[in-house]
Amino acid sequence: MSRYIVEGGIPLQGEVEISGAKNAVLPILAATILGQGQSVLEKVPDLRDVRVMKEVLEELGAKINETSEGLGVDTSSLNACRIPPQLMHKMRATVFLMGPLLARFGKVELCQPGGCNIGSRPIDLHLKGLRALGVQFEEEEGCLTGTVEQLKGAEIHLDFPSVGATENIMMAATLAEGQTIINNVAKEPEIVDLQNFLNQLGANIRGAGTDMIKVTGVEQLHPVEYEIIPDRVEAGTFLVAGAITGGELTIKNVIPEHIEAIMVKLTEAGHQIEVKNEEVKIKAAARSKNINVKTLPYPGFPTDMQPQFMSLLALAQGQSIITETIFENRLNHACELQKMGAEIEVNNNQAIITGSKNISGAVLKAANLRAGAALLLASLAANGKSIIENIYHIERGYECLEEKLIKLGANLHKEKSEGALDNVK
Ligand SMILES: CC(=O)N[C@H]1[C@@H](OP(=O)(O)OP(=O)(O)OC[C@H]2O[C@@H](n3ccc(=O)[nH]c3=O)[C@H](O)[C@@H]2O)O[C@H](CO)[C@@H](O)[C@@H]1O
Ligand SMILES: C=C(OP(=O)(O)O)C(=O)O
Repeated sequence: MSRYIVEGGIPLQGEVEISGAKNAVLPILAATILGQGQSVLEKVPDLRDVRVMKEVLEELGAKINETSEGLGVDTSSLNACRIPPQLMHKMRATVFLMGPLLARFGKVELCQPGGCNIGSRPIDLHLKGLRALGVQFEEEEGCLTGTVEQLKGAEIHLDFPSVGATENIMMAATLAEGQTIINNVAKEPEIVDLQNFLNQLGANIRGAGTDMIKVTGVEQLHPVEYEIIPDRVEAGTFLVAGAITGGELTIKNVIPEHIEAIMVKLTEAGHQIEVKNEEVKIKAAARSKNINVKTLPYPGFPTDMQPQFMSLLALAQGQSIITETIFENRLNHACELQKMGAEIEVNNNQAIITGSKNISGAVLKAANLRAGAALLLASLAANGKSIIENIYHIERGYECLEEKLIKLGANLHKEKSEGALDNVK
């Protein structure tokens, strides 16, 4: 398996362009199933998760090609509704295929999705919402078959504003008979992007970005051309890269309002942030101040930025507290950071971090995508050399990460080795 070799201690300088958002493109790729014909998606990032989603769509019968405008996805010949288990396990986002396949074929067969190992991640809210629209699910040997003759609109209340459940129910409801009202939905920017895409396909959806979404079912959807929004987590990760190395960076192609909570926390930690149109500049303080961070559904502080902030706070002045409220098992990166000399104590869903002046390079293992990103950030700021193993996790969600970091002055390289996980297309 490939690993990163990082020599720390260089302040990053320069400009970096943010790629299309992983968490926006994955449900949108699934939603192309709804608009029979060829949709063209612009700013599709080349990520491991995107490659897996393309592979699943092709397995189901879709035709995918690179066009001069973007990624062409033609789902007119799609003819299967069983998601291959070996692909289902590779990422969380395979679960997004449920809604579109049920809407198009009235049937879906799937097993438990994979994704970051950060908690139990049940799909009960997805199933509850789809059942309300008339789907019947049967379980056999850990796999589910959902069937429905005609989806029918309903009023649904989500017990928690789950991003994935909101998206799945929205997609299924586009072709349901009548109106669907979904209360207590997730308000993340990726939900708004999905609504915009679906409405361009011809759907009738209102309310994304608020607590309630109304979907009025239509008879048919048609393919379109669509540009994916920039990745707010990638943008946040680069801002932390600037802050943790004491550098000065300009992040280009961002929607600043999507990263408001991140910018507020970086400012509170003493770093200078400047926003201009679609650009955000960070001029790092010599050392971060201690701050407290609590993850919350959007517009609160994103859980997908929590590990990166733990690395930053491991080098801050004084004591900081991180409280993780979204996933029950997302503080494991603390023990890898401890190997670098970071002082972190974890109690249930809280990490108490006593900032050190220095941390040292070490041999580290990425346990999941953002934990891996956090270790890479810490390595960029550490004294000496670090080796980060299992970087296939990081490659699930960051496009051309090492090239982008090297351009900013970082001293790192990837050591390739042949392993099953490196051969994923
Ligand atoms: C591909 C994608 O977009 N992934 C994002 C999505 O994941 P995902 O869609 O999986 O996240 P959810 O918002 O659904 O999960 C949040 C919480 O709700 C719980 N839950 C969720 C569904 C359900 O049926 N039952 C249930 O109990 C989960 O276990 C978790 O504790 O939103 C998360 C929260 O912002 C992000 O960290 C992920 O990067
Ligand atoms: C948790 C994440 O992804 P996924 O939901 O795809 O596992 C993430 O992007 O940090």
